[in-house]
Amino acid sequence: MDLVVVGAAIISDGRLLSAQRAEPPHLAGGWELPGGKVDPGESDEDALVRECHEELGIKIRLDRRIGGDWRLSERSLLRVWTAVIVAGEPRALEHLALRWLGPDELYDVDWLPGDRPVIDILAETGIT
Ligand SMILES: Nc1nc2c([nH]c(=O)n2[C@H]2C[C@H](O)[C@@H](COP(=O)(O)OP(=O)(O)OP(=O)(O)O)O2)c(=O)[nH]1
Repeated sequence: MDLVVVGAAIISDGRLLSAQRAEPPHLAGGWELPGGKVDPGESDEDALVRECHEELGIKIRLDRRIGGDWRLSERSLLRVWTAVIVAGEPRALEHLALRWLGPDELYDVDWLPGDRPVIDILAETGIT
């Protein structure tokens, strides 16, 4: 069965939150949507809320799904939701850095390859 990775397109004041990976070495420095692997028995949505709390120290509320299953590798796929912050201020607890990207800045960071089609959709549909 595929490993499911969930990612949050957190939008605030018309900007998208991007996060720079710290590990593993071959992904470190690349930028991603906050999130992570869904634990066994956990729903995708619960996993995403949990990961954003662990990684950023915030509470989020999920909004809408972006596309369907985005293939990351032979054995893993990415599912993405837009989200808003309902409590807290994001901090890079597990990332190297965080950056808020305005509509004209969506491609200013070096996104992980698996995220690029998702960013394309966000760029097309707008992030407000
Ligand atoms: N979180 C996240 N991971 C992504 C994205 N795009 C992408 O290719 N990935 C890959 C990187 C990793 O190989 C995998 C997610 O693993 P992770 O390390 O973030 O998950 P996790 O927090 O549950 O980690 P762990 O418990 O295994 O340490 O998916 C993305 O936008 N967000």
